Amino acid sequence: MESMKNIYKEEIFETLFENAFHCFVVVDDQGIVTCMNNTYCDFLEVEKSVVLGMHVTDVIENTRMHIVVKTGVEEIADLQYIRNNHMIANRIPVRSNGKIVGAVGTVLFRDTKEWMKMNSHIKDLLLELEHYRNQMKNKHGAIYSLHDIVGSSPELNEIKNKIKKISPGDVSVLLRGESGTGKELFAHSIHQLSERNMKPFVKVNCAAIPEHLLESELFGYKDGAFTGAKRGGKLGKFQLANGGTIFLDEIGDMPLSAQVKILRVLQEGEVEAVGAVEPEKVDVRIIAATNQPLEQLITEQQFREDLFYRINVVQIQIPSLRERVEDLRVLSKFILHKVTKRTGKRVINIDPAVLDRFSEYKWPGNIRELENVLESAVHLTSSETIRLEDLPDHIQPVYTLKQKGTLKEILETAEKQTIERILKKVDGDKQKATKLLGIGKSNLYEKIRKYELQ
Ligand SMILES: Nc1ncnc2c1ncn2[C@@H]1O[C@H](COP(=O)(O)OP(=O)(O)OP(=O)(O)O)[C@@H](O)[C@H]1O
Repeated sequence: MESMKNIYKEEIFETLFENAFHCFVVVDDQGIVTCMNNTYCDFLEVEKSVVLGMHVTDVIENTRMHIVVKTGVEEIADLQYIRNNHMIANRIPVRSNGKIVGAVGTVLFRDTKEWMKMNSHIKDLLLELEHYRNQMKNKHGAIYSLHDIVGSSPELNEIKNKIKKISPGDVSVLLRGESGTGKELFAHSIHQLSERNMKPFVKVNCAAIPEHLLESELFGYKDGAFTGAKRGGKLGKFQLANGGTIFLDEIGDMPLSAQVKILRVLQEGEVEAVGAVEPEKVDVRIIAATNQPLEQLITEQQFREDLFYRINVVQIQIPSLRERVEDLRVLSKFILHKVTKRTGKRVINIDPAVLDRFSEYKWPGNIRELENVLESAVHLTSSETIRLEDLPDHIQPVYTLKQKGTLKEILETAEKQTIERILKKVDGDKQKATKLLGIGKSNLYEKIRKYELQ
């Protein structure tokens, strides 16, 4: 009777499991797949006979089933990125006599086509949201404040304090620093902390506007000012920023002709639109930014000295990323969180070796480069942790000769570290390692023995 009951249970289980619209997977206490229904196999495009017995991490992207059997904590309605789709996953530990014996996972969707439709709907909604966010940004201009500037190095704190002091006044500010150091973020913050924060913040990228359009872009034009001019004329950036702040980014790239006009705005508080009969009053605060050596441009007569003194009332030098290595860790975590939130891919850790490498690297593109490196690593990694091998080639560690010793010793260290890194990259697969290292199998085994690598 007892065995009949069990068969009956099994059949119910089998029928439910195989006929469900949802994806089901069961793992044992080691994270080994013991059951996977056809719906899930079809979705993953895998053969059931192949996946049974494999570790779940080798079968399902971004899975956490193996973690749930360790922690014993169920995870409900977690967003999981699988095969280019955002899926909703539930992971529930299974207990027997108080001991965790495995876990059951479900992934919510009915059929691939239906889910694809829903997924594309979500993507459309996200795009729409992005569009409205951008519209809001254009309306109010400044979206960042000091609060958004991540980092707590003494260098950064000093700048934040300076910004708090100078923001309330109307003084012109010149932000200097390499590309990607966050000058725009600081410009936003100055505006937010000023009394003009309810008025527009208008950004002008002086390097991006062609010289012949710069004047009409900055100061606008009147109706019929030139052939092809828009009927009714057009307001310039200065008029748009009236009462607020204008941020002249890359001011070192501004042509001399436009520099003269800007000087006039600063000296007289008025702008003259192209084709206008008389100038009009504007009240704007100027924040300028550059990564150019303005003093040198002055000696080369590429930048007006009088304009330099006008914009350079308060100067703030933003340090490069390599000058504030202490901020690297917190910045990396912050950026990782931002990227994973946007992409939906679950990557939660950064290997300490990666952070060590980051602190050695020079970061010529500063925080913008750090953002790009982490974004690419998030896409490339197949685990929840970003490891050295997920980094682009140019960031991979290079073995410098900082180390003391004879040439033989230095070469041996480099050889050992390279083999170690490659073995880690291929998860110990010697066949693959020999290919990547360009050496024979017996040579590899000999070196593994020599350096006691396994
Ligand atoms: N301290 C910071 N905390 C968080 N994000 C930052 C920080 N500094 C810079 N960023 C990010 O780095 C990227 C580059 O910043 P930003 O555009 O402000 O640099 P920039 O110095 O103005 O560069 P460029 O001179 O090329 O215009 C942006 O995506 C910005 O959000």
